[in-house]
Amino acid sequence: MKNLRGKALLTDPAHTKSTGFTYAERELYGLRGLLPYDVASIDKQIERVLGSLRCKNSTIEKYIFLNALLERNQRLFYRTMIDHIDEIMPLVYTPTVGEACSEFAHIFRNAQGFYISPEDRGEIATILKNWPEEDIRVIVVTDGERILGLGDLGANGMGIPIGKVALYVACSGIHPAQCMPVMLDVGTNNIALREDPLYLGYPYPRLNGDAYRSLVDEFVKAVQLRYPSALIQFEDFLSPHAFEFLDLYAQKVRCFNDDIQGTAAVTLAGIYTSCRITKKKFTDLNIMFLGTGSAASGTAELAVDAFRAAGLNRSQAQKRLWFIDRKGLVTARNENIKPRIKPFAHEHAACSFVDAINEIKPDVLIGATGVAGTFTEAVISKMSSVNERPVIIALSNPTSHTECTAEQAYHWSNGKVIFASGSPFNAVQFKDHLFKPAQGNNAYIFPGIGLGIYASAARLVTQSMFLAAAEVLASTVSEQEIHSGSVYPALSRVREVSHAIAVAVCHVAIREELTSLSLPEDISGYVRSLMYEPNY
Ligand SMILES: O=C([O-])CC(=O)C(=O)O
Ligand SMILES: [Mg+2]
Repeated sequence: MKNLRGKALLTDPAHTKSTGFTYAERELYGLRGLLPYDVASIDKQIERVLGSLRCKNSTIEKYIFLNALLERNQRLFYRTMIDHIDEIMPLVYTPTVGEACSEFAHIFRNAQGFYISPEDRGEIATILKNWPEEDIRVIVVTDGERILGLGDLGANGMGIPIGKVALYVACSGIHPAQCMPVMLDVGTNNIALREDPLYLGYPYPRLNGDAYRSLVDEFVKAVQLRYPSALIQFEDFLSPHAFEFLDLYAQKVRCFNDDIQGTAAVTLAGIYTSCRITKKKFTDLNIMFLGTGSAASGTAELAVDAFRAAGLNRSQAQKRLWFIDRKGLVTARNENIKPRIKPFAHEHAACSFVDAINEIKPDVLIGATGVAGTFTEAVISKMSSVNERPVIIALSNPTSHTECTAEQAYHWSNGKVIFASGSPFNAVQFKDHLFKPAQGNNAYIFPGIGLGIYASAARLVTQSMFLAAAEVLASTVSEQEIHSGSVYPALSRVREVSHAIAVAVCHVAIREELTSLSLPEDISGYVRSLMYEPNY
């Protein structure tokens, strides 16, 4: 415990137990007199935390309160989050994190995470030495250009890596000291932010072209030097950059893109589970996407792998996937089709979104537009008229940007829809059924991927790991969860899910010869032994 004593121990967030120090510890560490009489168990402290939390009457105040708790007493924060994940996750993460990012410069209290600006060029490896931890295993990095569905939030986007790190710790048990949130602050094109006198970021237009790419490259290389065991998670980059960096680095360094691959795996898992409800064969499905960004094309690409693994050839697989953009169905006749979407632009007459549903009769509709309200009543009614049980996954985040709400989906489909969404929704009563729709969030995937990479020390993160993660996630959904309208397991079981995904990732790492570790025979027990359990 770094020989901490007295006030220094009491105020050290990683080591304090606050009122939880026993009388013997108070004697030993010079804490007598510094604490009130009662020795409180962590459960009693959690009760106090929840009492204070529930008195706050806005979600942003709750976010600020929880963030302050994290800065004050790490173990208490994580124990509270793990034991009350349904209540805490939407406050620490989406949807509240969207609001927290928008307000970041105004609610800022304490610097968390690591900031890199263009003025650090040439010195990134040097300044990384300022980070106080030596054994970093997970880095979540953003440049803030596409924060959730909120667009360019510049350095305010730091809330996202901070939130994702909290999910790593809570959902898969990577130790907080081994995770690092990073903001590559290359400026912002959001003029309102630059003009905000309280804005904290680099207050210039974004770097672009070679100046931008070379800074990202310097960062990736500096990480290899300072933290050779770290996994880099790219998060909330603008879609073309997200794909570019994935193509550039995925075969060279231990990295992945969460918005492309994590979201793809969670969506695919939802599709797998939906087949247990509809009794349709996975290889018979037609899947339609609204939106052509990272989440949609990432999911289509992973679905191609999944179809191929299930026996279709590449061209048959691609023909199962259709895209809609602002102008309607994307067909082979369109001009300026994005390269990633080209394989899914099939021969077909031009038609509107609703007409395309009528003609193609997709079994599954996935929204990843970042635009609220794009799943209209006409869209959902049409999906319901061409399907006994339409599967609709509205990924856009935060809640203010969702394609449709859960309530709309159940009402407009007359209770027929199998629904999931990127943001959490409350249960919906429709006629005599209480539907508990699932949150299709990549929080079910990336923590387990990260834990599996940590456990296996795999050199690279591969697409087969995401395919395996999707299969594992789908396999964990219980019949009871399905009955209540959910295609994902209860969030309260997320640590169990992450553990199972991590074990699967280890097996892929061995199969694909990506690890030089000789993993113990009992991989499951080994992975569990690595999971941080916050307790006193
Ligand atoms: O953060 C989330 O909840 C999902 C995600 O990665 C995004 O929307 O960018
Ligand atoms: Mg994201």
